[in-house]
Amino acid sequence: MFVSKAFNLLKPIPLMSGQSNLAYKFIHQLVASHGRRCHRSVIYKQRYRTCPCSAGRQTISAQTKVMAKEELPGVLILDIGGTQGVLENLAALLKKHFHLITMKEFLENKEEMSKKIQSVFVFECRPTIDRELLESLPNLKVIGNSGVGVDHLDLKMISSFGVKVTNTPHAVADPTADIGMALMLASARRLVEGCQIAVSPDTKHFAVDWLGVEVTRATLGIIGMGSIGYKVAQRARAFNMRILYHNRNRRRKEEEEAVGAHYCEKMEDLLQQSDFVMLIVNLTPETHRLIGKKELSLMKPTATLINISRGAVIDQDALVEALQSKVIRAAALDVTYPEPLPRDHPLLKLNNVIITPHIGTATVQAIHMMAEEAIANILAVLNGQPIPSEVFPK
Ligand SMILES: O=CC(=O)O
Repeated sequence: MFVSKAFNLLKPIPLMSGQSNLAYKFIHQLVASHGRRCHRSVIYKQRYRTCPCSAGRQTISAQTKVMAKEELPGVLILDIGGTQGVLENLAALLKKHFHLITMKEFLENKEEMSKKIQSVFVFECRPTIDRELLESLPNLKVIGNSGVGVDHLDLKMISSFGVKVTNTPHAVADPTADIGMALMLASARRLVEGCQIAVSPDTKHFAVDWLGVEVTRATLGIIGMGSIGYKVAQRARAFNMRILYHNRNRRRKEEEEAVGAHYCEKMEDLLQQSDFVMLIVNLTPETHRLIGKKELSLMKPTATLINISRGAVIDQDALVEALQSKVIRAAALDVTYPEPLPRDHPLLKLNNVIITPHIGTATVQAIHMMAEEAIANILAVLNGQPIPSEVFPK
């Protein structure tokens, strides 16, 4: 049952290529091995029709056991507020593998609950974990972050409690790359303004007195060519874009050739040549305010800045100034600081800015995949197995 349900959960997700399949394989292996070890309780064999791994259809069998809720390892799910529908779905997933304990239940019965909690499930980058919480969880072994960015977690402090942190790089790559492309296209073709004109009661006809720019054959500069950046490059290639990238580590030659990407050792070169600059770096002390006044002034006045990483990678005041004085053409931001921006923030008043509320992974499939990847990570830690995606403090 354990295994069949886990695979059933994966069924609605379309087969993905490359790294996403890796996630399936990890989950497959971990879930199957978890099943094999449960030999003391009610065991039965079950046959599965479909394996979601790249090998295609394949039959596997596994032994599983039925566990009472109290026997399952305890996972604390942090209260993220405002996302009740999403939380309900996640809760249903988590309950298949864990004794799920909400923050409310934990606070109401701290003494009993704190002993049971072996893992914490963090939904995306919203809630953080403080020292006080860690001190109250003596049996905590792992914090499973659902999402790739862990800049909201104090990794050194968490590690000092002997607690591991994991993330979900595989599940986030495709949807985040999609939102990067969506923002680039929407900003280039002024989609939001177009929608506003279309729904405006004053509009007599749809003729517009402004023009967009084309993405096709334009130059895209990717700053941060990790797995999301690479997926953006794959998509951009279909638009015949010229692709430049800047990264701490140069990608392998075959990888560059596969997407036609050119490495810029100096970020300045990329900024000067690109029509669209897309930020996809992790937020670290090195990337904090990576793009400020100087960098913006190097960009073409016709260029667009797209940010799908973290708000603090840009000096936001400098960006406001650059957009107001047309140092650059436009910006499209899925991330800002703070999130959300205060209603009177100048960025919200500019018509050459598109802002979305950090929705890079806000899809039915991504939430599901991230939860599965986080669950696989947590189970690996609890079962003493190799951890698919552990994050280490620097
Ligand atoms: O922002 C989303 C993530 O870090 O996965």
